Amino acid sequence: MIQKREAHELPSALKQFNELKAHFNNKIPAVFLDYDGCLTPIVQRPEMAILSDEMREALHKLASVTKVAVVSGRDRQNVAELVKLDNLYYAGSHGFDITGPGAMASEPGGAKAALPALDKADLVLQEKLKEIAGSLVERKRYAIAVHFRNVADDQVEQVRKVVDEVLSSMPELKIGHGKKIYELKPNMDWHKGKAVLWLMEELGLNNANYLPLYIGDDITDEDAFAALQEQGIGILVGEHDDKTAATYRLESVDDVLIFLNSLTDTIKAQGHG
Ligand SMILES: O=P(O)(O)OC[C@H]1O[C@H](O[C@H]2O[C@H](CO)[C@@H](O)[C@H](O)[C@H]2O)[C@H](O)[C@@H](O)[C@@H]1O
Repeated sequence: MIQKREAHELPSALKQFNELKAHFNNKIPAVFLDYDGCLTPIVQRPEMAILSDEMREALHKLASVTKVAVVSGRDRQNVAELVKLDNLYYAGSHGFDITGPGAMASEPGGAKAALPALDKADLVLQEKLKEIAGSLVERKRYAIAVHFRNVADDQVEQVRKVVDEVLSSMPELKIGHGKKIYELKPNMDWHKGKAVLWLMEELGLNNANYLPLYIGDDITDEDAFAALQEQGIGILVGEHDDKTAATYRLESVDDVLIFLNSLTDTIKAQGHG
């Protein structure tokens, strides 16, 4: 049974770093990270979320000592272009679209069947939402984010109504939630948690040598925290509107940077890398 707690009840992954490290037990942590709100702060528009040079450097160093994957709700190509590192794995569209070093490319959730519905929904949403100031329709290969961060409070309900209308005629799609977005996703039993487990298997990490560690800030990261609760470590960055299945907490993107650098040093000190 998955244990959930309030974010503020979680121990700090920085202050309790020694305790967290004790879970490694000589295993190498394999690191899975969300992008928005974890590697970059949440900003007004998706294209403004630029990775800092310091964070890129930290990811690059970490990926030289262990496996590192970015598991994002963003389009896979978009997030790979933002991170700009070729020694990482990238899972985009909430894990439906995965690539990595050595020409690894896979779409394990079977979302291709939902492409016609996503294409149609994209057109309808663009048309119906163009009158609502501040709304933004972001098409990813296997998801559509409808952003309302910049929509007036009294218009947000109208955005939701349009999303619900579109979904009501498209059983191939379902709704997802995030920070000031509604998402339309393939109506399939696949999510970030399943993508992480798939990557573990595919990369040969499902053994006594590795410990999965997942860091994320959003409600969609809860599937990954839940999937790893028995066998790994989940770290929530900041908080979201719900309880969490993570086991540790980091306050901010700045803390994620400090944590990743400490992790690299720890893995090196373990004699790996
Ligand atoms: O799984 P993630 O990598 O965290 O992606 C989740 C969504 O992130 C982006 O939207 C969020 O960040 C934007 C920039 O900070 C912000 O403006 C927006 O309000 C947030 O919801 C991205 O645009 C979405 O496609 C992702 O699904």
